[in-house]
Amino acid sequence: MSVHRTTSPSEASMMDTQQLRETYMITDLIAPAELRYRVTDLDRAIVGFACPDNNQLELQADASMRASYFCERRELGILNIGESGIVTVDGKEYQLSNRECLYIGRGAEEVIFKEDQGQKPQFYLVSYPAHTSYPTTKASHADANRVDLGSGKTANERTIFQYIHEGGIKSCQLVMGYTELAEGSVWNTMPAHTHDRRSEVYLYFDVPEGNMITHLMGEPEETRHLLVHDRQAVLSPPWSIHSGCGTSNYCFVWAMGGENQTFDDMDGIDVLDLM
Ligand SMILES: O=C[C@H](O)[C@@H](O)CC(=O)C(=O)O
Ligand SMILES: [Zn+2]
Repeated sequence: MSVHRTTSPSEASMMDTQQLRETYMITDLIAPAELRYRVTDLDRAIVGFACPDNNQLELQADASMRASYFCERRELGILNIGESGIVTVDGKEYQLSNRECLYIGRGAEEVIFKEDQGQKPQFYLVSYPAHTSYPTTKASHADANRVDLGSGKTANERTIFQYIHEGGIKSCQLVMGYTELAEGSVWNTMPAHTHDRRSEVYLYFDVPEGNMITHLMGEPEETRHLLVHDRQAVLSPPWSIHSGCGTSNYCFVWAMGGENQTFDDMDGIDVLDLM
């Protein structure tokens, strides 16, 4: 049975650079002392950043969500890619250092972001609808499951750190973690893949100054590219590959939502079959 598309691959293949960027990139989420997010129709992902300064930032439901509070029907994954900060969930404080993760389950009513002793956190947020409530759980860097992939020879040596996944923090549909490329390696997710059961969001970060990523998207036989800078996000529909090559090594947060959470059930694509 073929899959009914809401965001159509044939449309993507007709788009010019500006249209592709407007449809598949989110570039304006980070602002000092602000909490910003974007509501998308891609498995209803919400993608955002909370960057508290001297102020407190409270997560609130956008009017379009028709919810009395943000997590009324949703779960939320947070990865801090800045300095140390504090997230308070219904009165309970969680301190998150750089690259620590917090999962907030459906039903948490009050979520507040704060700085920690003058430091500047950057809380990256990804949320999906949730059918039940799993416990709010923090994972430190050491709690993440490490998967080493690729090699220096093919310039794709990298480590995947899985936080919210089948063997880690439990969730309804969110799967989340980040990937770090080794020095001298520039390719992520090559050989590329799709997974028709899930869509994905990439957030490139710690891209050294003056460098950028050529992100590849589109159906495997109809690829397009997006030039992506530090701390910009890319939306990847289920039919699209999501892979990139940088002018240096870098990191990216990946987050997925959809029907299942089996990380390894992707459909791999032979490098020579890409067009
Ligand atoms: O479906 C899995 C996601 O695309 C990423 O986790 C892949 C990735 O981080 C990598 O290969 O570097
Ligand atoms: Zn993927």
